[in-house]
Amino acid sequence: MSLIGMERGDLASLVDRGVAQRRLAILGAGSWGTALALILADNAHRVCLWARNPEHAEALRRERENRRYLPGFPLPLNIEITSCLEEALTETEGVIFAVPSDAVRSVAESIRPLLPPSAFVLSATKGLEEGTGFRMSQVLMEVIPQVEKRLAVLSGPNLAVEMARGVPTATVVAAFYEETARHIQQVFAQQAVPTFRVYTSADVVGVELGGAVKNAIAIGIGVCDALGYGDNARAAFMTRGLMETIRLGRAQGAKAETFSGLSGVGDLIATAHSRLSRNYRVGYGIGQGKALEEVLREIGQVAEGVPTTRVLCDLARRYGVEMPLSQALHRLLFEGFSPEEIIRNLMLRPLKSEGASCGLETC
Ligand SMILES: NC(=O)C1=CN([C@@H]2O[C@H](COP(=O)(O)OP(=O)(O)OC[C@H]3O[C@@H](n4cnc5c(N)ncnc54)[C@H](O)[C@@H]3O)[C@@H](O)[C@H]2O)C=CC1
Ligand SMILES: O=C(CO)COP(=O)(O)O
Repeated sequence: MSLIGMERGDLASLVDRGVAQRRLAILGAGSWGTALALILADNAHRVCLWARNPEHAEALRRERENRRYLPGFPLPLNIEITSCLEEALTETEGVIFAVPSDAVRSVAESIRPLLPPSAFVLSATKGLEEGTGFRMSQVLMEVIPQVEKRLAVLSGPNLAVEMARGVPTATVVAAFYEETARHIQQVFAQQAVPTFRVYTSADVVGVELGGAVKNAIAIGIGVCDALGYGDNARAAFMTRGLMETIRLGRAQGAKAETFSGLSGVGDLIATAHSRLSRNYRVGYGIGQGKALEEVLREIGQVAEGVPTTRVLCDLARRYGVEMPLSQALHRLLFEGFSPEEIIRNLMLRPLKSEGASCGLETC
């Protein structure tokens, strides 16, 4: 039941109102793929949710609920489940990637021969590819170059559990072609259950980077909270983290103003303040003195900020931008430094003016 007041999956009522049904494929049956499936099902679309693991697909079909990744939310009948990519992509009007970043390339390679020529491809994954440092749109364009016109990315303050609860949520869809972003905005635009509001943007790079880098920053904020540092430290980490996101974004061609929108500040606020965030919980656990592997095992879901931290340090070197928080997180996660040490080292960095470190007025 949506908090805004209509039974989820009340298909008959939606069809009576003439709401068009589209066939859409969601790749990845974790918490995010499932939350997106619920939102699209509210719009009376026919959603095919693809799970890599046949046993997981079978459990989803049998239980009509994703007990492993998003328990407590019944899956309406207009969400079909499959573990067969061919079945998921047959006659689909759009394909939505909701797999972790380390799976996007291989899944894209698998769908390349199956993708209907007019289908849009939307990346809802928030991460960067290890090795190449690519954003997900770059990975998708490399694997399926012909998709550029119909390619888009979605990012914003969108915690899966809250989306599934049907509370008001906003996000951004960015594409190289305005008509693609507008088309996807319409696909998500909710008529019967208005809980998900989509804005469009032309800044693909900025929207993707905002969503990726905030995962690393959220780890740092979790650390500060576990150390009991309070609101001043949290605000400083968020603000300086945003500065380095903008710095990297500018170097990659993003617009600085994108980072003051939903996919920048918006997502940072949601993730950094939420105990629902897996990345925040990684930081919190490490701040309590647990080992990274132990925390990840306890969470049992993807925390993209961990691999993203590694990639950010590579990108900082490659683009010649200062990213001291990302480097501090790298020391914490992978080099054996203690939480107290990395915070102390950050505080002892050479003193500077707020906008001086990169020669850009926004930094
Ligand atoms: N959960 C959330 O609130 C949100 C998550 N995201 C992003 O969505 C992406 C997916 O995350 P979640 O669904 O949250 O993670 P999750 O941990 O809940 O689920 C991950 C899913 O991906 C599947 N998977 C893992 N490796 C795979 C592979 N090689 N091929 C196919 N499937 C594979 C797993 O079986 C599982 O079903 C991440 O990039 C995350 O940052 C974005 C917005 C919100
Ligand atoms: O991207 C998210 C919220 O916008 C989800 O954050 P976590 O992956 O940290 O749970």
